[in-house]
Amino acid sequence: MDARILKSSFAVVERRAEHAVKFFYSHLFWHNPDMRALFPASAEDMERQRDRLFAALTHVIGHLEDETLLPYLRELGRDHRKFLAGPAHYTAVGASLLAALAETAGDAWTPRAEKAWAEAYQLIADTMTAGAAAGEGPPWWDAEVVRHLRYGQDVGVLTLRPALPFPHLPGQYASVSSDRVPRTWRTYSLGNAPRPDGTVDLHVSRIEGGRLSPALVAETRPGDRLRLGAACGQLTFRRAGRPASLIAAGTGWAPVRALLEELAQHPPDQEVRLFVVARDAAHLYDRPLIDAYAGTCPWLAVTYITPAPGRHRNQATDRLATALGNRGRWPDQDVYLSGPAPFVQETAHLLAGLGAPADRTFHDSVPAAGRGQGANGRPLGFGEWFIDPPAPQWHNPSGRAPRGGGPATE
Ligand SMILES: NC(=O)C1=CN([C@@H]2O[C@H](COP(=O)(O)OP(=O)(O)OC[C@H]3O[C@@H](n4cnc5c(N)ncnc54)[C@H](O)[C@@H]3O)[C@@H](O)[C@H]2O)C=CC1
Repeated sequence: MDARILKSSFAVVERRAEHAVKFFYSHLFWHNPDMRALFPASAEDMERQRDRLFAALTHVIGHLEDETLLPYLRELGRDHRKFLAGPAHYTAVGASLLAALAETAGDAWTPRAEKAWAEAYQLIADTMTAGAAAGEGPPWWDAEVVRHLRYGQDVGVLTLRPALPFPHLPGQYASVSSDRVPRTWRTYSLGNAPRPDGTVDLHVSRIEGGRLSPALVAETRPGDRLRLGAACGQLTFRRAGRPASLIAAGTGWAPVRALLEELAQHPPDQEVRLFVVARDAAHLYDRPLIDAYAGTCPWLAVTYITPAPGRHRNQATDRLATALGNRGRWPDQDVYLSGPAPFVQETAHLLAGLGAPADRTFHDSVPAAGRGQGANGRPLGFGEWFIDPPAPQWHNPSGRAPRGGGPATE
């Protein structure tokens, strides 16, 4: 791939992003009217979908030389089987993408640039198609809700029983959709290690004004049916013999809970430090379980962090920073991070400053910032099948926290 020319031409397009993205969708729907039905129906959601496309492109361009790009695209293609995306869709999107780039790249749209983009898109489409072809199991899993535990107004833990075996590893996440909110998929971490009965737990935090999370937390009941996409993500525990720190905020606790469950079954050789951060004590909803682990697992040390009384929920992150600074030995640690995107970014940055090696600070990738979406853009539906990163963020914490600002989007 000619990364240099892709980047330089994309830099020009970026300055006219809005026009490029509008042109892309007009072109796509004009030439493929049947594809319109696969994208969000409302004008507002379509607006966000436009932002997502640009975020996706930015992400891929930003990771061109990254060795994780191809495995990631393969996994994405496998997951996109749930949209029944076929070769004709990939071809249509490619043609409209090139048309939109040609329209907006101005003088940068040279024959060399056109060739580089055509090749790059082909590689993306081929990699995703190959990932889909290699994917085992069904394109999605129908699952019945067998239990719904509510913790206050905002948090629900749903236990699902997939109709077919649903392969997953502790620490992974999956996209979820409900008939209550058609054509909307959101990703949620699986809060348990694989169980003999095959059930999985989703930990869902309700976001005001969100699409899927209010329906899941407030309306979904035992007996309801949901759909699951294939399990994805790289937050699995590395038994490397090095001490490990697990740092979880809010429902970011879910994948860490799954890791701990596995570790409790097969105790690790290394010490494990667990930091659990929550906006208040009531949101430490699994504290009895964590206390039980702390009492029975000699390799585990637990620290709970909540804000000082009367302080904003994000002050817990400042308190965590102090606790992490006091702990030391960061250069030796494998670190696992999970929680709201700004929390993960902030904590990863802080840990780097404390000497934790970046290549051993694990968290699921956060999508690139899209215009108007902040750092937490999120797929809205079929449109994500293009090249959108599988965002492990299930709602936009920046929409509800003073640090981020902006309206809540999900
Ligand atoms: N693999 C992962 O990374 C996972 C991520 N999540 C994400 O975790 C979040 C959980 O949401 P809630 O439980 O409602 O969490 P929350 O909004 O209650 O936040 C929990 C804590 O995170 C920190 N925090 C939140 N926003 C922050 C900000 N802007 N800057 C600095 N610190 C911040 C604060 O210390 C806060 O007390 C969701 O956004 C979800 O998408 C959830 C599961 C897994």
